[in-house]
Amino acid sequence: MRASLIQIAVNEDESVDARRERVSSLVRDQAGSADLVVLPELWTTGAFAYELFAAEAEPLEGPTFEAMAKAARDAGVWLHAGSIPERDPDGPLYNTALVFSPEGELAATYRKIHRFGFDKGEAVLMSAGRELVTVRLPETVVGLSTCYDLRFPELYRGLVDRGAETLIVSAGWPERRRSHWTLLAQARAVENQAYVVACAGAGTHAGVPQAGHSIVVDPWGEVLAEAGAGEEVLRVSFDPGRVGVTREQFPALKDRLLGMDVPRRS
Ligand SMILES: NC(=O)CCC(=O)C(=O)O
Repeated sequence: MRASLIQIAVNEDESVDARRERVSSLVRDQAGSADLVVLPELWTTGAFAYELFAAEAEPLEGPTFEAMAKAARDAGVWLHAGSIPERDPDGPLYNTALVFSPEGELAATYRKIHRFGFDKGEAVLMSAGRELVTVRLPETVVGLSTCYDLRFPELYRGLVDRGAETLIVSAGWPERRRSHWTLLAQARAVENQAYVVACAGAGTHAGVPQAGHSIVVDPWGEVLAEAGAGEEVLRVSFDPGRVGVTREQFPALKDRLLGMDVPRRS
């Protein structure tokens, strides 16, 4: 399976419309060299540009949806199009990821469950998603997650329980906590014996320098590919069959006790 992670830099001199055009063209450039393309979180605004969330919020089937559906179809790839600030018809905003099939059909949406910011920013501006989402691709089942979700291992266990073998993380992670990003991506891969395909943003979002360093980790925790700090397309090939082999040869997931129906000894 060939994946391209497009580590987009958000630069305040570029309009959202211009960035959408540029990203569409970057997706189209992956035609013939990728089966799966992954984009970062909130790349239209920047993940930390809180004051733009409401102004740039779109209905689900808004301009980013239209552009990304077309780009996926033109490139003939599965596209995790990162996330958009989605305005639900009932009013609330969500941080919503979109996944398209190579025919340009919407395959899944995922509303970010864990919002970042504690008592400000995204945590107060956006509503929380409630559903775990997996998508069956021809070669692997992917589980969806967004940025701060990476700190919550129970989410990934839930995805694995729903069949996930490849865990996608779409993020806008700050440089300040880059060591956490790399460590947590490897931890999620090792503990779930799954691939982690984690695409971060680059540039500076509303004064917050971004880490970049998109990363792909195999089910043994080895880093298969890692980007630098700036805008970059990180390309990697991996064998989804390694998930089953790893889980068979080192069957730690079968030793789970908590949260399972455990026969009690006493
Ligand atoms: N956009 C985010 O979710 C940022 C998460 C973050 O900065 C962290 O977990 O650290």
